Amino acid sequence: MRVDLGNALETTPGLTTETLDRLDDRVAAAHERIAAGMADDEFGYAALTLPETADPDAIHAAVDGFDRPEAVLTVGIGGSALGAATLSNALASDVDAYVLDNVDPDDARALLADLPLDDTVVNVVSKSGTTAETLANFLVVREAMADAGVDWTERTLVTTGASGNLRELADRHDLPSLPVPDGVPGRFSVLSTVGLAVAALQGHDVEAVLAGGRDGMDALAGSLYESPAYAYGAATYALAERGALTNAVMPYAESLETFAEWFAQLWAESLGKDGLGQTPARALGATDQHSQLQLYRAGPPDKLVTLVRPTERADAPIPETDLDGLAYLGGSSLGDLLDAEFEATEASLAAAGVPNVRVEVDRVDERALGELLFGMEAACVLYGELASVSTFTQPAVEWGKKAARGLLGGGDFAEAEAVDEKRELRIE
Ligand SMILES: O=P(O)(O)OC[C@H]1O[C@](O)(CO)[C@@H](O)[C@@H]1O
Repeated sequence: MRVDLGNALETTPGLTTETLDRLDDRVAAAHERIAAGMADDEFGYAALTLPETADPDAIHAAVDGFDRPEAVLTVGIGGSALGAATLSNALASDVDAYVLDNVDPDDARALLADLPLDDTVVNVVSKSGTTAETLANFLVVREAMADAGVDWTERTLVTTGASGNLRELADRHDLPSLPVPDGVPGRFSVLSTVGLAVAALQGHDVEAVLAGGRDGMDALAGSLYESPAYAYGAATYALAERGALTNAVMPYAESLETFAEWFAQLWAESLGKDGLGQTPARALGATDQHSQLQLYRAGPPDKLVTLVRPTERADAPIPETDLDGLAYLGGSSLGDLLDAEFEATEASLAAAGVPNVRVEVDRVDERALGELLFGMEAACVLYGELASVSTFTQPAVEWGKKAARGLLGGGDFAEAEAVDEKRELRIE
C-alpha cells in the first residue's frame, strides 16, 4: 500500500509540510499507545494483531466439512458482513457469494428463490448473536431451506461470540462454528474468522490475506513519513481539523467498490463521536466522474477525495474506430483509459484546490487486499488517537435498536414511545 499526500498540500482545506512535521510528534506518541495496546491485546487494539493471531487452520477445519459449494450466503450485517463481502467482490471465484445484510422482503425473497439451497453454505455471522436483522434473516433462510427439503444443519456455518443465541444454536445442533475474536469490534474483524471463512469457502488464499495484513503491521512506525497507514490517518485527521468533514473514497476498480462500503462503516462508526468525525462518501471511478465529481470539485470546500487504484490489472483493448472524434480511443485500452481518467480526475481536483490523497496497491489480490484493509484499520485507529475519541465503541447505534425492538413488542423502551411523538408536516 502506497500513499501520496502531495495533492493535500496548499489546497482548501489543505496541509503544509510544516503542519505534517508538527503533527509527526503526535503520531509518534499515538504509535506508542497503539503498539502498547497491541502488545497487551487491549480491547480494540487487538484488531491490529489479527494478522498474527488469526488461525487459518481453524478456518479451514470449519469449512472443509462442506463439499465445495456452488454458492455461499453470508447472513450478517455491518462488520459481520462487509469484510467478507469486500473480499468476495474483489476476488474471482467459481463459488458464487451472496450477502443478506438487510431485511428487505423483496430482496430476501428474490435471493432465496434464485439460490441453489441444496448446494449453498449459509454463513451466519453475529458477534453478539442478538442482532435483529441477522437473526430474522437466518430464521427466514432456515425455513426456506426446510421448505426446499434441505437439512439446514448440514448447510450452516456459524461464526459468533462465546455466548448468545447463535452460540446456543450451534451447540444444540452441533453445527460447524467459528469464534469471533475477543476484543475486536465488528468493523475491524475482516482479518479474522468473520471475514475469512467465506474466502476459504471460495478457495481464496486466506494465508496470503493474513500475510498482507502482516505486511501492514510491519509498515507501522513512529512517523507518518515512514508508515503509509499513519500518513493516511494523520492527513485525513488534519484535513478534518481544517474543515474537510467529508472523505469521498473513490476506488478506480469495480473490484474495490465494496471496499468503499466497508471503509464507510470503519470510518463512520469509529470516528463519529462527540460531535466529531469525517463523513465517508462512497464513490467509484471512473463512473462517478459523471455524477458526484461536480460536487467534489465545485461544491463547498469541506471535503477531501481519496483516490484508490491498483497499478497492475488485466486489460482490454479498444478496437480501432473511424467514428468522428473518437479515433484517439482506437488501439488504446480500457485500462489506459481508466488510468488516464484517474490521473485526470486527480489533477482536476488539484487544479480546483480540492485536497485529494492517492492510495495505490500493486494489484487486487489476496496479499494486497490484506495490506490495504489492515492499513485502513491502522489509519482509523491513529486518527482516533489524534482526535481523542473512543474509536472502538458505537453507543449511538443503540437508541434506534431499542426503538425498533420496542415497536415490535420486544420490550418496554422509552425510545419506542418517542417514535409516537414524531413532529409531522405532511405534504400529500
Ligand atoms: O456482529 P453483530 O453483533 O451482529 O453486530 C453487527 C454490527 O452491528 C453493530 O454492532 C452496530 O449495531 C456493528 O458495530 C456490528 O458490525
